[in-house]
Amino acid sequence: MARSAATQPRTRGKKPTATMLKVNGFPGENELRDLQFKLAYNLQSTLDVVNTLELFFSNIQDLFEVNGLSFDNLEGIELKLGSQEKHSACYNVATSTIQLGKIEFRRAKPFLETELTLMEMLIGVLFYPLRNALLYRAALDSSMRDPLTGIGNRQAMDNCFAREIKLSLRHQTPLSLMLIDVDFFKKLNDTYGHRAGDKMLKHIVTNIKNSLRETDQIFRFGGEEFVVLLHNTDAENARLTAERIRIHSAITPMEIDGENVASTISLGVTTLIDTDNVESFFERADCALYQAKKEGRNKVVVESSNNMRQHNRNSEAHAGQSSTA
Ligand SMILES: Nc1nc2c(ncn2[C@@H]2O[C@H](COP(=O)(O)OP(=O)(O)OP(=O)(O)O)[C@@H](O)[C@H]2O)c(=O)[nH]1
Repeated sequence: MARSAATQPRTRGKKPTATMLKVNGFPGENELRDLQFKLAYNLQSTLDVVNTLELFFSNIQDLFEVNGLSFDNLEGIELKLGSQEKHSACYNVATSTIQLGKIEFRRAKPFLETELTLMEMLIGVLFYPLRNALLYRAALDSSMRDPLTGIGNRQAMDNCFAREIKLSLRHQTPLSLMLIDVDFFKKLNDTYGHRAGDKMLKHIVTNIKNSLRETDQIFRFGGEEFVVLLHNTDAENARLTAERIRIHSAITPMEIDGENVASTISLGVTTLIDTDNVESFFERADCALYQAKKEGRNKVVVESSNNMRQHNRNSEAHAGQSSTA
């Protein structure tokens, strides 16, 4: 493990405890084995990455003075614990074939050579529990992703919907929902083949993402249908966003067999109201999408709760007529 330690002296820092002082003289073989065993035992109690690193941090704080720990890796995990003091010791947590990330320890005064040696041994104990936790996290993450487009799948959407509705109602911030369906997608599949269809789905998702903010969430609902949750977005802004996405998709072709092909999309949009639950919120957007398809496709329809009541009345009246006819 590569390491580097900054060496500027500094006076601030935690007062050494009795245990720390004991370890400042390097532990004997038996003591070292006990420390490693105790740490390994403690780290076995969790498969969560954050918990694993928190446990590791608190365990090593019992041994010597460390005020801060940070960890980051290429998969985008970034964690900072404690305070970020001036002196650091940095390790690449890796074997010749497995790269887990970079771990850094910080404190106000320079690390001693004995402490750095001990730290390396303790990182050796951390390696497998951390690897297991990272693998578990990756497995959970991939079970929530649509493999074709890489966005959240239906399960991820179900997990997030109820929570977002609750938060929006509690904080009284607007939340809008878009249901997006690709137009005449069967024809595209039939004309250019399923693989070209797959490519088009990825292309459409990229277009949608490029028109959204970082905080908005997109999911694949199934087939050629997508769902977008727009945070802190009222009905008018949701309509503007939907129009932008619709136009972007219609004017951004993708090359298939040397031909430029663009797919249009239809969008149903609605905004959360106080009396909504997951079903009513979703049903309104679905109703709007149905309307957009009915009105010729390549269209945005915004459904307010008032319109919805009107639709319901109309369909009841229609049902009455049919039954008497
Ligand atoms: N290539 C590809 N096609 C898919 C995928 N999922 C669903 N489909 C196809 O999407 C098509 C959807 O067809 P329809 O439900 O009739 O809808 P549509 O042709 O888009 O017509 P409208 O929605 O009414 O405009 C079907 O042919 C499905 O096989 C996928 O992952 N990849």
